[in-house]
Amino acid sequence: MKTGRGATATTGQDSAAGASEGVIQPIISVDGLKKSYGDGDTAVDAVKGIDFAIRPGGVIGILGPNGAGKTTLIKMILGLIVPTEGTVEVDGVDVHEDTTTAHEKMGAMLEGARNSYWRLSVRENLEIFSVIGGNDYRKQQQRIDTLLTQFNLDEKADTVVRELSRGQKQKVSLLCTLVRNTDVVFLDEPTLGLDVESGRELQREIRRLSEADGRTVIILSHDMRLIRSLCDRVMIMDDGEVVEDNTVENLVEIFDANVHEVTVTGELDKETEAAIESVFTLLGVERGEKTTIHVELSREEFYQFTRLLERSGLLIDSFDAQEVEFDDIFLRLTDGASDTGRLGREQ
Ligand SMILES: Nc1ncnc2c1ncn2[C@@H]1O[C@H](COP(=O)(O)OP(=O)(O)OP(=O)(O)O)[C@@H](O)[C@H]1O
Repeated sequence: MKTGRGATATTGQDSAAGASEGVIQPIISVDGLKKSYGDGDTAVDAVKGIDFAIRPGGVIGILGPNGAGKTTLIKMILGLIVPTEGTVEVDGVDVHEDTTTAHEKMGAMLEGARNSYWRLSVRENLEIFSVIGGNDYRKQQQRIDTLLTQFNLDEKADTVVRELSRGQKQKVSLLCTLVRNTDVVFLDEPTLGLDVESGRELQREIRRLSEADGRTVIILSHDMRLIRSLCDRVMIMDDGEVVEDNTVENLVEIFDANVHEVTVTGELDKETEAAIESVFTLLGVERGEKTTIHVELSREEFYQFTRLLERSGLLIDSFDAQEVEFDDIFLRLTDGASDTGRLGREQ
């Protein structure tokens, strides 16, 4: 489903147009970005022409079902994949013209715990990545110690990474990204494999990075709770396009206000159901002793809907705005609604 509500984020993160008008220069500008893999009949259009701008600071979540194009988009921003069309600038630097300078501004933890050196100790890894980030590692010892303590790795500081558990390796990988102190940090499924306490610690650290240090953190995740609790702005991708770009609060508000559960006495015949479906977004019908209709209605449509029910001889028993979970919203926006019970259309 394409909602047409794209690029309406208002809390410190604007669409490409908004940010270019503003005083603050975007830290990331993506312009007409496309990527096709292969050519001819077998070509896959993984990213189909995306534009957006991200202001410095803030935490942005990128969501989407498998194959939506998230990794391709992020790798193009990082300069790891050459776009078929379009440009990416990071802090005013064209990523594909001056990749070295752009890399100095970005840190990324992609695809799990693969970026650390497994034969070196945890501390040595952090020192190396600190140096890669252009820091003098001797001056970074306090920061390194703080990160090790925060993530409960202080006792493992001198252990070689190879001998750590999977979750601990994930933490080292994460710390190697954070210790570089880059302006922009990309984290791909950062909580995967972390225990509850480390997951919370990671959330605190991400908040600190964004609020105290003014860094921009971009998270790719299927973890809706993480996205909901951390992100100022969320971009939802589907089939190579951004289908929604908004704040989590706005998304919940829009859907909360619109989705209704209407219970009626009387039989909802197929003709009336078809009439409802032709005018409104009918999400589902539950038939039992009474009939419950799940329907999306704006304020204006509310009265039109009740009149249609009256004309069909149906008496409204109760009328409730449905509470919408963030993952329901995600499924609706990515055509996944039929997979859910509550918001799903009847099969
Ligand atoms: N190297 C490649 N060659 C050909 N097709 C590719 C390649 N990499 C990705 N694709 C295709 O491009 C589309 C987008 O893939 P991408 O990995 O960007 O999606 P994603 O949103 O990151 O998915 P996931 O959540 O599963 O990681 C998919 O259809 C995928 O099959």
